[in-house]
Amino acid sequence: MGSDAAAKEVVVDDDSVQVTGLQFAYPGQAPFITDFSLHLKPGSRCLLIGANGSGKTTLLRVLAGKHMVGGKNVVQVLGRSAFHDTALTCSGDLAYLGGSWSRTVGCAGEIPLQGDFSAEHMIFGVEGVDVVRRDRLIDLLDINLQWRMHKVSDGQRRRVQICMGLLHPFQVLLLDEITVDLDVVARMDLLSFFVDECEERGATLIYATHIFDGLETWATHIAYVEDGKLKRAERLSELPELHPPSTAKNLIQVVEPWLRTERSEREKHRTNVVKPDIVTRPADVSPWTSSRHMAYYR
Ligand SMILES: Nc1ncnc2c1ncn2[C@@H]1O[C@H](COP(=O)(O)OP(=O)(O)OP(=O)(O)O)[C@@H](O)[C@H]1O
Repeated sequence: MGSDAAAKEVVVDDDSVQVTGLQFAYPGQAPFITDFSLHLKPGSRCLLIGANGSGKTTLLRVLAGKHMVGGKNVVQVLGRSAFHDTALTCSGDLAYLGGSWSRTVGCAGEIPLQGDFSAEHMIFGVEGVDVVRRDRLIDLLDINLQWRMHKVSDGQRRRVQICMGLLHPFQVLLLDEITVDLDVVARMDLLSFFVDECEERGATLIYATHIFDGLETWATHIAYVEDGKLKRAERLSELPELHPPSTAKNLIQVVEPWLRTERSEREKHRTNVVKPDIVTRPADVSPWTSSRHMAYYR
C-alpha cells in the first residue's frame, strides 16, 4: 500500500485492491473524491478512518462496484473492474457488509410490516455454503437459530446479518462499521476470525470504523481520508506516532490529534471566508418593517 505518489509509481499485479487516480462525484455535484490511489496486497487488513462525511462509505461503495466510475482500470479488485465485472460480487469473491437491516420488511400504507422469520430460516436459506464454515460462524457469533428476526435486538439482528455476509469465503471484504451494535466478546471474536481469514486464505479486508479499541495490533495498514482525499496511507508497523519518541499508547491517541487538527483547519478556513458585513439600516429606507433599526446583509 502506498500514498498517492507511491501508488502511482508502482502498480503491482498481485495487488488484490488497486485504486489509481480515482475521481468520484455524486450526480450534479462537483467531484468529491479526487485523485485517490490505494493499493493493497492479499492478507492486508486496512483501517479506513476519517471524520464523519469524509467519504469512507462512498469509497467502500465504489470499491464494491455499487457506483460507476470512469475507466475500467481505475478501481480493480482481484485484477478485475469492480463495477463492470458483476461476477466478482455474484461469486462472493468481493463482499460488502454495510448498513444494518431494518426491522421492517415493507409497508402496507402507513403500517410497517415485520418479517417473522427465524435466524435458521435466514442462514440456512443461503445455498452452496460450506457447513463447517457455517457452523463456525453461528458458534462464533453466538446465534440462537430460534431467534425470530422481528423480535430480536439490534445487536442480535446484526449478528445474523454478519453471519450471512460471511458464509461464502470472500477474497476481498469491505466492512462499513459493522461492529457498532456488537458486544465486546462478539466484536473481539469476529476481529480474530478476520485475522484467520487473512492469514490462512490471503483475504484482504478494508474496515471503515470510528471505534479503534484493540485495532492497533489487528490492522496491518491505515488509510486516513479527509474530505474525499487520501491524507495518509501507511503500514501500521511503520506509523511513527505509534513508536518512540511518540508517547501515544494506542490508535485513538494517534488518530484524535489528526481529526482535531483537521477540525481546527476547517474552522480556520470558515472564519477566513469573508462573511457579509452586518450593518444597521435606518427604518425610513425599510418600507417593510416598522422597527427603527434592522440588521441586514450588505
Ligand atoms: N447519495 C448521495 N448523494 C449525494 N451526496 C452524498 C450521497 N451519499 C453521501 N453523500 C455525501 O458524500 C459525503 C461523504 O459521505 P460518506 O457517507 O461517504 O462519508 P463517511 O466518511 O462514510 O461518513 P460517516 O463517518 O459519517 O459514516 C458527505 O458529504 C455526504 O453528504
